[in-house]
Amino acid sequence: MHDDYVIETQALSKRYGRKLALDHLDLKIPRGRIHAVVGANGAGKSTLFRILLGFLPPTAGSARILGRDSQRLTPEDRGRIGFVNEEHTLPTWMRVNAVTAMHRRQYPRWNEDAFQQVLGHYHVLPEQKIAQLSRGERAGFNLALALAQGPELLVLDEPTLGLDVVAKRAFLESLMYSNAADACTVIYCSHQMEEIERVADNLVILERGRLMHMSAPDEFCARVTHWVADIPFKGPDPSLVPGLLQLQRLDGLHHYLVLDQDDDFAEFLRASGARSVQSMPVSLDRAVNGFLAKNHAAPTA
Ligand SMILES: Nc1ncnc2c1ncn2[C@@H]1O[C@H](COP(=O)(O)OP(=O)(O)OP(=O)(O)O)[C@@H](O)[C@H]1O
Repeated sequence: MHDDYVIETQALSKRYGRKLALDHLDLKIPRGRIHAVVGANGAGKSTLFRILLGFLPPTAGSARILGRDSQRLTPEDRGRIGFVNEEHTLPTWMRVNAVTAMHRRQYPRWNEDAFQQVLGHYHVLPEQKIAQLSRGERAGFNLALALAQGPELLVLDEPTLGLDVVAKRAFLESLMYSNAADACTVIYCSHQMEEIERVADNLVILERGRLMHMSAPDEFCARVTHWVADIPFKGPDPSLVPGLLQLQRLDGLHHYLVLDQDDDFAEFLRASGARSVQSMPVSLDRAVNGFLAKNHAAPTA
């Protein structure tokens, strides 16, 4: 049944002129929990969201959101989806209380408690104009509005961009509160791995418009290992190192960040002349960034 997935794309492609932003993307995101979508700049994350929310048509393939064709969403369907993006687009000339009243009228499932709970993290006064709010306050107000709408699905595109540490923490706490309290699925796009580590149950990695990985963040971390080897001289030719993501030489030691290698990798290093070999786990930040950096565009020499 389509409804088991809040998002389901099939061979979804989006082309902008010569650029293929989404490339036959097959993505299925199950209902419930917090899902983080990560990818390098230009991986196609915002394009995916724009298509899913019906702001942009696909070039080919299909995209369903809450079981509906994303290109045929009714106002009622839209009421089931909350969206917060980095720009926190709200009518800047209006006052906080007027915007709130508008949303209260617009959404039949309006939840005043959720609204007050989230807004309570920020020092926002009802008489303030949106234009007068700080970036963090605008983000918090936007999230409070989106959550109070009682959405089944909340889509957040870089919602904490430019926020300070305290505002970020308040934002994430509100997010976790919403997720724990209701049956609200959260899809969250961010470059901030420490945030993802804290809140995400599922990690989706996109690269050049394609799905590269999807699992719990811990499972992805377990795919990446950091090996330190004491190898006299140059060490093996990097092109021969299995699963190599990154190589660094620090204090005479070789540091290898590798993907999908088990203890056989230690054997490989020893056979390459290593006198000692040690493996260590890596943080999510290191794992994801090493993975993305491998295929990141680089200037041609
Ligand atoms: N309106 C457009 N016209 C032409 N190319 C576009 C347009 N919008 C996006 N692109 C291109 O499509 C690709 C995907 O862009 P998108 O904004 O979806 O990436 P992203 O993963 O959200 O990136 P970022 O992390 O930098 O926000 C990029 O290479 C971008 O240059």
